[in-house]
Amino acid sequence: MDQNSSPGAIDGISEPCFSFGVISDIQYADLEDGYNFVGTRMRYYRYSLHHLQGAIEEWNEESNHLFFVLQLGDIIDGFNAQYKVSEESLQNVLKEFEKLKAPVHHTWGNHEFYNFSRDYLRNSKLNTKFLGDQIAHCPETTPSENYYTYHFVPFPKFRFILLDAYDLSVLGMDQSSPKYQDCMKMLKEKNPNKELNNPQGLSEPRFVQYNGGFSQDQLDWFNAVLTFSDTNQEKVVVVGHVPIHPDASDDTCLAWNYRDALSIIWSHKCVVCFLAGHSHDGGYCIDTHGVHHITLEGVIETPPESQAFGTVHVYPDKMVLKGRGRVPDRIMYYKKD
Ligand SMILES: Nc1ccn([C@@H]2O[C@H](COP(=O)(O)OP(=O)(O)OC[C@H](O)CO)[C@@H](O)[C@H]2O)c(=O)n1
Repeated sequence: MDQNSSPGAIDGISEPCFSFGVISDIQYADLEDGYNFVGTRMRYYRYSLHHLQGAIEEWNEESNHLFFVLQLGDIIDGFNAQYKVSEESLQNVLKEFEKLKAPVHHTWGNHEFYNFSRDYLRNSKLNTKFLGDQIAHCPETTPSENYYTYHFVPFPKFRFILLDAYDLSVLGMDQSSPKYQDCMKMLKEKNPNKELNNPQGLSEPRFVQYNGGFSQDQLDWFNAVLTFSDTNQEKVVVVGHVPIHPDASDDTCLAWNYRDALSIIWSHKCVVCFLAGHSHDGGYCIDTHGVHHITLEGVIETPPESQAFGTVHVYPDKMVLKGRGRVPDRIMYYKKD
């Protein structure tokens, strides 16, 4: 899309109902550039902060319709923990987010758990559950404190649901807890490799330690919120760090039980889009039920001369992603009833 054209210029509608920003996998660390584990992609640890600054400047210059920004997880890199600078690096990134004129909703990814415990995150600025909405007289839609989820309504009839893709995980958990032990048992059954981050030779390569999944309790909660949204004739955007559709992700980056999440989504008519990060090359598909799956290109693997963020303009019949740099533009029409 031409940078100067208004989003409404696509079909003559002048104004979106609202717009929001998206950015993922900033993975800031005060380190020299270096390759990813498999040596295929350069990671720009220090420059990622400049990319964030650029995104915030552009979002702040955009129209008044920018209601919020979704930070899709992995805000700082796991290397910070090794150098014992996790808190300092997090402060550096959050200081940039404070310049944003709109509120930011934070998602938690694997790198959050390399740096911090779940208890730490719960009490940190990365917990934006206070921005969530309550549905009166519908207690089953109130999220549990056992996982990091909430939902909010930025505009009438549009609901956003943040999911916790590390609710089933071996990361960030008390290792003496039954939940950790069950997750470790399952992971080891699915992944016989000595190094549990290694997907080599697996028939289901998503069963690595850097991925996670959704507990039945969280899925029941998700189902309850979607049931309410169906009844209330809402359009729902679901947000999580880890992708849930194989056609929108590298197969080593999918949620362990992505099929459970998909089958719940497909049993409701309200979901129009699933937004994720984690798979740094990005991805997109529209699934068999007309749900758009966007995996956002990661900031960390974005060279200085490019960018990786976007603004989504929301209309009554579609969402229009205006991508910057590595993030492509997309027009996503809602499925017909
Ligand atoms: N084959 C591998 C891959 C990774 N590791 C180690 O696992 C940790 C997490 O890996 P990392 O690449 O940093 O995770 P990201 O969330 O940044 O990226 C996910 C996908 O790779 C992106 O496409 C880290 O400690 C690696 O060293 C491994 O041991 N074996």
